[in-house]
Amino acid sequence: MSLAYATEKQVAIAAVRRACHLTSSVFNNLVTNETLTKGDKSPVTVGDYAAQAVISSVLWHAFPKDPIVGEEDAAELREESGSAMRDRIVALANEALAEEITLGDNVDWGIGPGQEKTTEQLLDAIDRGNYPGGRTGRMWTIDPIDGTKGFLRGEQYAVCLSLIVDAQVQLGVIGCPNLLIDPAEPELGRGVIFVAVKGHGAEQIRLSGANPTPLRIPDFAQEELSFLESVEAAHSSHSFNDRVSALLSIARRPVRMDSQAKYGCLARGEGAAYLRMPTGVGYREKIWDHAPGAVLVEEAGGIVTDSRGLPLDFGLGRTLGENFGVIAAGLGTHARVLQAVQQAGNEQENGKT
Ligand SMILES: Nc1ncnc2c1ncn2[C@@H]1O[C@H](COP(=O)(O)O)[C@@H](O)[C@H]1OP(=O)(O)O
Ligand SMILES: [Mg+2]
Ligand SMILES: [Mg+2]
Ligand SMILES: [Mg+2]
Repeated sequence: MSLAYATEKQVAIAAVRRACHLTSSVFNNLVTNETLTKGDKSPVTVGDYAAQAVISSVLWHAFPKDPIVGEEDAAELREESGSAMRDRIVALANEALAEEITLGDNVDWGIGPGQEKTTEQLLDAIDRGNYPGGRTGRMWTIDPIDGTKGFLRGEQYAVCLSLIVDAQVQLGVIGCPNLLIDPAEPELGRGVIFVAVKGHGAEQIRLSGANPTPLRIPDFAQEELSFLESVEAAHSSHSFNDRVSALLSIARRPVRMDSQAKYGCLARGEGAAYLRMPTGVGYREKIWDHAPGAVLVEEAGGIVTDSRGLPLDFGLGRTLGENFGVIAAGLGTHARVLQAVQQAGNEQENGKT
């Protein structure tokens, strides 16, 4: 049986796996001058840049015409002051690109021994992520390290890649190097990749590529309900979630976790809903922060909407537009959570909270 987007899936997994090895090795060797603070005050490390360079290079070899919406750009690295970081990024990216070929890899994707690139080629690869997005055509999204703050704390982060065609997410790949393979069997260790192809289901594989396991969101009894939410209070409103939780008489404490690992955990049943409501500072959510997670949850049998109950619109450009928050949950939970979110929203507007 021929699977839709079979080559894209293999390419995406190969690129994300190499980027995950890279980011793990960066964490193990992180030194303090390897992090910059961007204009929006968020951190960016050599790992973010090098991982975007690797994924973008692989995509360019496999699908040279496809545009990319990537989080990072190389402007600061091209300046003289960026040279030490630049050298380290080039070394890291080349190490990842030149790793041995493993199952599912193909040398035509610019990977394997001897496939190193020049500094200029790698900076250009990072900058190929500058596509503005839009309603029509094929485009990839890259978030090379999603949850950089979690990455710096040694907690959860994710390497995220998606393929969007005519504003519909067709493929999502989320690599989570620090996530337990199976929370019920911690001795199996950490490192998973979540993969979903629209219309063809969601699965988890190990970072090694082994043990594909289909994912299906379970039904939750009332007493089992819990929310997944950000660690960082600045990224989504904890207090709003507390109110929604109270309205639903949820007894369990929320599970706090950085990055799109939350979508992965929702897809495998570790939490009944992922709630990300705006903090009111006018932040616009980026398409690379939700496209892979949205297709993953939908293919695991769930629903992803904003607080109006509308699907996320990936055709508006690099962002999701005005921020109405995100509610992701299984089929049996979503409507209840949406209703409680709307009630909490009304209370807030009427000044009752
Ligand atoms: N002010 C903000 N509000 C919401 N999200 C933010 C904000 N600043 C950065 N982010 C992004 O939120 C996502 C992580 O949020 P969380 O881990 O809380 O779910 C990341 O994509 C992070 O970017 P980045 O990819 O640079 O880490
Ligand atoms: Mg960032
Ligand atoms: Mg992100
Ligand atoms: Mg990021």
